[in-house]
Amino acid sequence: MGLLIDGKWQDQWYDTDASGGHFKREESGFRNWVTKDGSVGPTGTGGFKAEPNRYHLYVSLACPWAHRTIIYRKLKGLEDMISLSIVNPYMGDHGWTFAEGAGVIADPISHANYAYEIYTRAKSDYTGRVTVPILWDKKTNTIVSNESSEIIRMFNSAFDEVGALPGDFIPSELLAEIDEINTFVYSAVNNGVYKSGFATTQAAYEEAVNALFDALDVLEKRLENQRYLVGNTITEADWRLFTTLVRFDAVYVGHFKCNLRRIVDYPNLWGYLRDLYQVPGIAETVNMDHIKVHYYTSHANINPTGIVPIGPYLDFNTPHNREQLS
Ligand SMILES: N[C@@H](CCC(=O)N[C@@H](CS)C(=O)NCC(=O)O)C(=O)O
Repeated sequence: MGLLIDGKWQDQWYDTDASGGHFKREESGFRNWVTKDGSVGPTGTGGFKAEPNRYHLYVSLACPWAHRTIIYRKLKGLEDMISLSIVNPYMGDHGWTFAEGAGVIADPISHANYAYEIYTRAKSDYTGRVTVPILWDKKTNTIVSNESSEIIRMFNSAFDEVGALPGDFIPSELLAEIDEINTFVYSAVNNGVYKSGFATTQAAYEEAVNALFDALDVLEKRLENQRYLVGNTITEADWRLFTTLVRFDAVYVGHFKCNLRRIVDYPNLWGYLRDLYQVPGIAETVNMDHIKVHYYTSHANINPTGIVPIGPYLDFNTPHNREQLS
């Protein structure tokens, strides 16, 4: 675990001293947008037109943020036009690497050994954390974006006129509600598990865990009479919640000490999680080995032995019976 300072790799853990033991997530550094015609997006600079075979996506199969982009690449039929690399699940002194291993796909663009080399290739004096996902432009040799929430909005529609599959996960009439629930889910759940697991004081940990389970109670209630989070169709809000829920019982309960309850203990959330998992194409985006190996071996201050628990038994394929809600 580390970061780049003026383009030089420094091996250091998150600094929680300045924030009373609270984990504070850094803002993403590259915020450009791929658009249909290359015009400038909501942030950053223009010039990134949606073209087949122009972009490359770097992900970790372990990472819930990167997982969002893998899901969209799959559902929008972008696999043949956006190439993919997968980092090794172990993130050690050099951060993410392309060291050989099951499921790893090396970097065919920059031939990098370490993900930080991709950042310094884009900006030689880059300062900041080296995170995945990374969307790379093969034409101008730079990083378009390293912000998953924005990459999925690009994938949602930018490639629609060059062969993407139909499907809009942010219909305009639902957008305000999607944004509202995303904000709630991001803070308490997506980032909430990290705030719990990376807290370095008892108070910071308890604050995060209590907020997390209060939020799960709210979501459990919301999913009692409706199949999905917003309206009766799958939206972006669901995919953003899904990537945290699917890791929850295997990793966050134990490794991040989010253990008031498991997802299997919530009838509606558990059914909802299985419902989303059973959407065609989704199961193959979930790699439990990468997920468990990454968390349990990469955070030596949390799990010094690096032992990866063999459980729990989880069957995401059992019938969910939630069709009746739609
Ligand atoms: N805001 C970013 C966060 C991405 C992120 O934090 N990814 C983690 C993996 S789950 C990472 O690469 N962490 C490396 C680090 O913080 O050094 C996004 O949503 O894309």
